Amino acid sequence: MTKGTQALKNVAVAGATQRPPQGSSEHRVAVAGASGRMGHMLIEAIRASDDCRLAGALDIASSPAIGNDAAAFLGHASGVPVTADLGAGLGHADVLIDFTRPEGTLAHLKACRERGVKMVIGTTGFTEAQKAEIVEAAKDIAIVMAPNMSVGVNVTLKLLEMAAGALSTGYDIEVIEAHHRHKVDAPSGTALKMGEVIAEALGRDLKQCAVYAREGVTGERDPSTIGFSTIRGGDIVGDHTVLFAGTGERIEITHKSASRATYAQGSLRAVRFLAGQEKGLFDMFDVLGLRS
Ligand SMILES: NC(=O)C1=CN([C@@H]2O[C@H](COP(=O)(O)OP(=O)(O)OC[C@H]3O[C@@H](n4cnc5c(N)ncnc54)[C@H](OP(=O)(O)O)[C@@H]3O)[C@@H](O)[C@H]2O)C=CC1
Ligand SMILES: O=C(O)C1=N[C@H](C(=O)O)C[C@H](O)C1
Repeated sequence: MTKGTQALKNVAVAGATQRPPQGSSEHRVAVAGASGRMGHMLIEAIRASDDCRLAGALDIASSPAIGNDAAAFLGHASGVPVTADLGAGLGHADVLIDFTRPEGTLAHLKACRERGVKMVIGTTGFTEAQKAEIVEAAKDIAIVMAPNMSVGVNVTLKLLEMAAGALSTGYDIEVIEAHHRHKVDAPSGTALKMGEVIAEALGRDLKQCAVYAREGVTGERDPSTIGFSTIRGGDIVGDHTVLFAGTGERIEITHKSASRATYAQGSLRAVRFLAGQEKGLFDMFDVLGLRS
């Protein structure tokens, strides 16, 4: 069995319904961006789970949801109010799940580090300097950070690793992504991660070979580049395709999200994984047993 096959088997074995060991307590989870698209999805997933409990709900001070019950949108009273007060939002939590904006995540990171609260970071659009702050904080607390928490996307990343290695010459590589009209960063964090995985498999540096836009007389395509195309529209949850275009054939590897529930379920798997970690920076390959 290859390492890749073993890694994919591990995903199935780990399962989406891991339970805490007998006698251990439930996971106390706070959610940042509690009234956002992912915030709502996470609160619903926590409520439906039998090993996680909502322990705090944070949102930006200007949010109209401040003061409301965090589960009011479900027609349910959780007893947890949405607050912008970091002390109140984190006071009873073991882990904060953060799907907000880079500046929000960094403010939450500082507060979590001070209080010893672990983090699952799903936010995308960080600068290199902002990523370095997260690396630094992981010296004190355990963090899972990934631009895409879905099992399917992370398995797709492994497929891309393999495809890129096998198609290293003679194939032009393009990453195409589509998202809803409200998304504020581009290319998506997932598209960039796909580019990084491919570049690494090819021994290239994405910073040197990425092409993010083409207009006018661009000249012929440089075969060493990895191109990115971004589509924004409607309510597209998240589509990613990597095209390997050769002479006489094309290979397309595509992942399509039909629901944000997969991101929420992946985030809860990350919460369970963190119960066994004291400090350090991890990603979904670690959570899913896909690290080779
Ligand atoms: N890793 C993954 O699997 C996934 C990652 N994402 C990423 O998660 C992030 C959020 O996505 P989504 O839920 O669609 O976005 P939304 O805009 O729906 O939600 C963001 C939430 O964060 C709040 N917020 C905005 N700015 C700040 C701030 N400075 N401090 C604290 N809170 C803030 C918003 O409040 P308000 O609305 O009042 O501004 C809102 O409640 C994005 O970066 C997205 O790319 C999304 C899906 C999956
Ligand atoms: O903003 C979104 O919606 C999504 N963002 C993430 C990204 O930037 O890759 C993950 C997913 O594609 C949805």
